Order: sequence, then C-alpha cells, then structure tokens
Amino acid sequence: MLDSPDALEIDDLVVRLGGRTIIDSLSLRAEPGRVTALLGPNGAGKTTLIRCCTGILTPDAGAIRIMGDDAAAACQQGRVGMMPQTTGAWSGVRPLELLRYLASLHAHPLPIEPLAERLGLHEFASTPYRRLSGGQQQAVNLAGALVGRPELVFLDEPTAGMDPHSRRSVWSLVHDLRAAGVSVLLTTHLMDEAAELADRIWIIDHGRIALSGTVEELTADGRSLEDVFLANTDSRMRP
Ligand SMILES: Nc1ncnc2c1ncn2[C@@H]1O[C@H](COP(=O)(O)OP(=O)(O)OP(=O)(O)O)[C@@H](O)[C@H]1O
Repeated sequence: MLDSPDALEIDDLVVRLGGRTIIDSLSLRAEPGRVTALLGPNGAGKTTLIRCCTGILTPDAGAIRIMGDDAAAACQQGRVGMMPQTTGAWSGVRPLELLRYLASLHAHPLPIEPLAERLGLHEFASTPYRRLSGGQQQAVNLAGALVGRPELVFLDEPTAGMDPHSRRSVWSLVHDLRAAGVSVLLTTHLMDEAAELADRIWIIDHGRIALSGTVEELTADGRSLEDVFLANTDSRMRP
C-alpha cells in the first residue's frame, strides 16, 4: 500500500518582494494528520510562506504540493483553510452572516451553530466585524478557516491577542482537529503554544529553515525551546 502523501511539501521556494529575497530556497514538509508549527522572528517570512501555500502570492521559484496535488488545485477544490492574522475585508458584516456566506462557498460545510457555539461567537453575534475586539475577530477568522471542513488548515498566529481562556479553547480545538485527522500548520511566537500543540517544529529565519525537529529532539540537551529559538535565529529587527 502506498503511504499517504505529505500534507504539505515545499521544495526550493523563492519569493522576492520589493527587491529583496524574502523566502530563500526554502524546503519544508508537514505530515498528514499532524500539527506542524512554524516559528521565526518578526519578518522571517512565515506569513509570506502561508500566502504562497494558499494561492494569495505567486512564488518566483520552487514547488508547493498539498496532499500530493498541486497547491493551487487543492485550494480551488476547497480542501485548504486559512486563518489570516488580520483581515479588514469583512468590515460591516456580522459574524454569523459571514460564516453562512463562507459556508455557502463549500459543498459540505460544517453546521454553523455548533461551530459558532464552540468558538463563543454568539456572545457578539450582532456586532459588525470591524467593531469586534482583536481576540473576537481572531475567533471569527478561525471559524471561517474551518467551516469548509479543510483537510489542511493554516493558522497564522491563531491565539495572538487572545486571553488565556480563549487561548486554551483554541488549543483544545486544534487537538480535536488533529484527532479528526485534519493537518494543521500554525505559526506562533508563543513557545508554550508550540510545545503544547506541535508534533514537529520548523524554525525559520531570514526566509530559510534554521532548524527542525520534535520538541523532544530540539530540547534534548536540556535547553528550553525558547533558548533553542534564540540561539538559532538572528536578533536584528527585520526592516
Ligand atoms: N508586499 C510586500 N512587499 C515588500 N515586502 C514585503 C511584502 N510583504 C511582506 N514583505 C516583507 O517580507 C518580510 C517577511 O514578512 P512576513 O509577514 O512574511 O513575516 P513574518 O515572519 O510573518 O513576521 P511576523 O512574525 O512579524 O508576522 C518582511 O520584511 C516584510 O516587510
């Protein structure tokens, strides 16, 4: 029997923006049904990488495959979900209206009510998106990423700006996604979040992979994950 293809295969990806090389011959694998965390300093290229994987940005070179298929085709087929860091796009729309609209774009969406309940969206159901707090907008963005029942979901800093209650509820949701066989690729600046959720961690710096491994492998010498991160990434702020 053939092994399942990787959830995500990135080979020799190059992205140049504004005359600079942002992603520099980067290769990465994410296993199916597992949680993969992408860590890196501000400006390392994490969001740029996700934008390439989800068809928002066209790379200058390299290849991206999702579940063995061309990434663009997988995205068009609705097999990929994405929770962006921010989106100003929804503006005046209310959370449940937005979810219903996003659900209508998919052949077999999740039922809206349980998803909204799970993420606490009913608490602010009548508030337009632009008036929601940062953490509430994150919850709506997460629901939007999941409503189409993706096989692979990209979560770009899913708990940024969330209080500890909301963060734990997102962690629990990520555990459930994994248990249901969904592949998750997330970015985070929170080392405890990476350690809690990730089966494998990739540390990226200046658009290149600096290091990868399981938390156990990366911290086998007794250092904390944060110390490993600090030792393998550059402290200079990116422009
Ligand atoms: N459209 C663009 N034109 C020029 N430069 C860009 C563009 N988009 C992103 N960049 C640059 O690419 C670099 C990587 O940005 P990216 O958003 O991918 O970083 P990141 O790792 O997600 O950072 P953070 O942790 O702060 O979210 C930054 O230096 C950014 O200024």
